[in-house]
Amino acid sequence: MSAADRLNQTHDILSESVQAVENPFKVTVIGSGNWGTTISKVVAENAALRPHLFVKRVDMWVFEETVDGQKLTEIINTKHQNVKYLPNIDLPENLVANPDLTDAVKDADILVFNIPHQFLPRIVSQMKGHVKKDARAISCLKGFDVSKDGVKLLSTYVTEKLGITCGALSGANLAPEVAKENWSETTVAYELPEDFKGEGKDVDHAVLKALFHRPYFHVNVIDDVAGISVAGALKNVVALGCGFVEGLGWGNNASAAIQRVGLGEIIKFGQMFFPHSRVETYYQESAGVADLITTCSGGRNVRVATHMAKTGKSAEECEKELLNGQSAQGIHTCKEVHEWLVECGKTEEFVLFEAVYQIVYENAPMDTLPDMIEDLQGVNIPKEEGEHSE
Ligand SMILES: NC(=O)c1ccc[n+]([C@@H]2O[C@H](COP(=O)([O-])OP(=O)(O)OC[C@H]3O[C@@H](n4cnc5c(N)ncnc54)[C@H](O)[C@@H]3O)[C@@H](O)[C@H]2O)c1
Ligand SMILES: O=P(O)(O)OC[C@H](O)CO
Repeated sequence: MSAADRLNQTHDILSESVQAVENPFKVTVIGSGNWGTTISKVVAENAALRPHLFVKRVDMWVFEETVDGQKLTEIINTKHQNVKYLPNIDLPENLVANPDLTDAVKDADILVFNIPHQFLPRIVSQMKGHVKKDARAISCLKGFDVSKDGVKLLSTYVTEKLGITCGALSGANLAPEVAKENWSETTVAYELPEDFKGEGKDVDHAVLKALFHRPYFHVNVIDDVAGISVAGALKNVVALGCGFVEGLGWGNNASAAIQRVGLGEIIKFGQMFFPHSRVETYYQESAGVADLITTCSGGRNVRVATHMAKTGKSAEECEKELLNGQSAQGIHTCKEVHEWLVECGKTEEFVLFEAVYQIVYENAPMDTLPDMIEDLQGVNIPKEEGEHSE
């Protein structure tokens, strides 16, 4: 049996094994960027394949803009390609681009969040009062909500603002590869809510697997929402560090060193601030170390940071020059993490996160990164008067 046949067989078994639900779920994806469009393609393919579980039409809310004189939603709905954020990838015809946020979400049973996370507060406030009370959500966003109340997962933010249960999806998933249907894995995390209506009536792990699993996109469903969210947010900060050393031309050893320190800090951050997250998630799940590796090899954050090192330009300038409207989320996340660590007096325990923040926001020289990590760790070789760090 060929590899393709084996993949299709797995797919068919999954299709048959999830029993029909009383009322098929209507799905809406909120966001249409590089990943938003990719995951919309995945979801719409499954909605078309599984009418016993999902309404065929999937709405994708699009932050409307004009591309070459035409509305992006019109282009998507006629050409069935998102020419700006995911060019040259055909999208299923049952995926409908919708510029009206309240219209897109009002009938949805499952909301999949996919916007750059800096826009979440505004989008959620626009959605308030327009979503079904028993809707369920999955957040693909990477980042945190930091306020004087503490550091929060974005799924928690959605739950608190909209009153709906929210899980997360995160994994080693560079959008262009998934969109081309190159095989990858992901992790979905979801905890059944207290008002769970029962199998066949509500969203559960089997339904979520049926929604996201494709022959080219293998899904493991767990319940550690905090673990996958912490790993997904923080690997973008580590990727900035990798980009700096790559841009300086220091090679693979330096990148591996950054990833080693980064993985340790990701796990420590999770254990310290989200103690219910599980350590195994960070190294066993796609959302953990695998996402760290792929993001640090070829993600947008590493590319932006490499460009910063090569040109001396700011993070914002590099993001604008390289990404054509897409977002490198690590730029926002390293600030959120810094603000939180200052608030709780823990900056010295997260030397890499702090060094990345200082390079991005305080013009700390990148080539002092090894010293910053060493110095912030606080274990230094005693120096003679006038001697500098090596
Ligand atoms: N791209 C990936 O490989 C990938 C993979 C997994 C998860 N994610 C995460 O998914 C989230 C969304 O990423 P993405 O790649 O879909 O987006 P993106 O980085 O491609 O950003 C572009 C999107 O932002 C929208 N936008 C621009 N200005 C806006 C505004 N003022 N209000 C609302 N929307 C606005 C644009 O319309 C477009 O849809 C991020 O948190 C990201 O980390 C990305
Ligand atoms: O391209 P990045 O750096 O935003 O990373 C994308 C995804 O999060 C990788 O899984």
